[in-house]
Amino acid sequence: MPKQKALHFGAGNIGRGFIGALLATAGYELVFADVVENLINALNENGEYEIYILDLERKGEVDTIKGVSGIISTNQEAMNKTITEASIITTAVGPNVLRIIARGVASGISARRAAGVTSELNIIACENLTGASSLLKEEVTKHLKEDADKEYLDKYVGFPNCAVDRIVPPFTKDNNPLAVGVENFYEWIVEEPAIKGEKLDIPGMKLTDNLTAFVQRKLFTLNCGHAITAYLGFLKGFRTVDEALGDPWIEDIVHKAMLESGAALCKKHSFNEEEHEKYINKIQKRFRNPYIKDDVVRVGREPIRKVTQGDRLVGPLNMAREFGLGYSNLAKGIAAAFLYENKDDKQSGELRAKVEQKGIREAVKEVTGLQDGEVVEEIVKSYGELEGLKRPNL
Ligand SMILES: NC(=O)C1=CN([C@@H]2O[C@H](COP(=O)(O)OP(=O)(O)OC[C@H]3O[C@@H](n4cnc5c(N)ncnc54)[C@H](O)[C@@H]3O)[C@@H](O)[C@H]2O)C=CC1
Ligand SMILES: O=P(O)(O)OC[C@H]1O[C@](O)(CO)[C@@H](O)[C@@H]1O
Repeated sequence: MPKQKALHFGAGNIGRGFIGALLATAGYELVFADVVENLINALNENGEYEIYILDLERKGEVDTIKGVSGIISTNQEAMNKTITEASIITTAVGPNVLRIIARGVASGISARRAAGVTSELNIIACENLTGASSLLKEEVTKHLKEDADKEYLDKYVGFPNCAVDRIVPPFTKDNNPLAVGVENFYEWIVEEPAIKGEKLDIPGMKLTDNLTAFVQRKLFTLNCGHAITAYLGFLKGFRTVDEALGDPWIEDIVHKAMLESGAALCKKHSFNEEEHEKYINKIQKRFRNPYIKDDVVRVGREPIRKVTQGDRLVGPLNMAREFGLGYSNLAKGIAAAFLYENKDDKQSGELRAKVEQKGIREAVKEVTGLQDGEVVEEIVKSYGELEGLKRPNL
């Protein structure tokens, strides 16, 4: 029997180091779509790549991922053919790129209908964003012109949302553009009720009918703690996450912020408090993985996205307020994001410009959507305290 085909958008860290690896290992013929030519050429020339395990568990082990190829995602003819043949499509391109790939996906869906394919297709956006697959569906639908294509999409194409958790930092090995380094831990949780057709059976993928709880657990704990580490670390002049967490003042704030979000998550989703504390401690251990050198500028990238409603900082802060719980360390994290100043990060420039034009109080209200006086004042107060820490060279 010929292998089933999987198409994965984004041959980057998560694409090669996590989702693509699980799909190929599950036996799919895996095609990566990306805009970077040298990645696609290397995939086609080698047909395989290596994943280096950077961890205490499985230390030094290397996994070889075979049976892979690539296409340039703007080559619409090749994309239409692959989308017509695929039984699963995944993405790890970054939340802002979903809108960009939507047009090409829509064209592929139209081609698939025209070719008379009536087997189900599931499209899973594996991004750090709540409801990423639903967003992609909305964007794809906007590009479908014919009613028949829209009906086809609703009938045969599922868009299950998911939570993805694996730290895959920038990595180089022997100038090989395909080599990728990963922590050993991973978790991919997919929304079962949204799957079209047969239940997906991919080793390493877990199915759930309560995805929101898992997405929030990960985003409001791991990504929340990580972002606070990055912003405070940057302010104090540390380059990597593990260096930043070596500072007891930073570690304390990060830990307490995760406890604040944890208390809210336990109330909201009835998580067992003891289990949740273990979850936090495990994450803190993952942050301190000595084999991973993760730049604070990668973890803190795009600060505006990270301080919007529902994301990793304002999301747990609002959840804590909903239950009348404390949030002062989360507020410090938000304040630190407003002080993040990296000339290579467009959103950091925009955020700083807003603070300079409107003042911190108005900037916080506008970007975070928070309006309540008490919480805004808490962030403004923390901003004032943290401002003194700002690196002299900024
Ligand atoms: N790296 C990590 O540890 C984790 C990342 N994530 C999420 O996974 C997503 C991807 O992150 P990374 O892999 O780290 O980023 P990355 O930058 O390593 O990979 C993104 C890839 O998408 C490609 N791309 C950009 N525009 C494209 C387009 N129009 N068509 C096709 N490909 C395109 C880029 O060329 C790049 O190869 C993000 O949403 C991130 O938040 C989630 C969990 C862990
Ligand atoms: O990819 P984003 O959303 O910019 O955020 C970076 C975060 O994502 C991860 O890469 C994976 O969840 C974390 O390492 C980090 O907290």
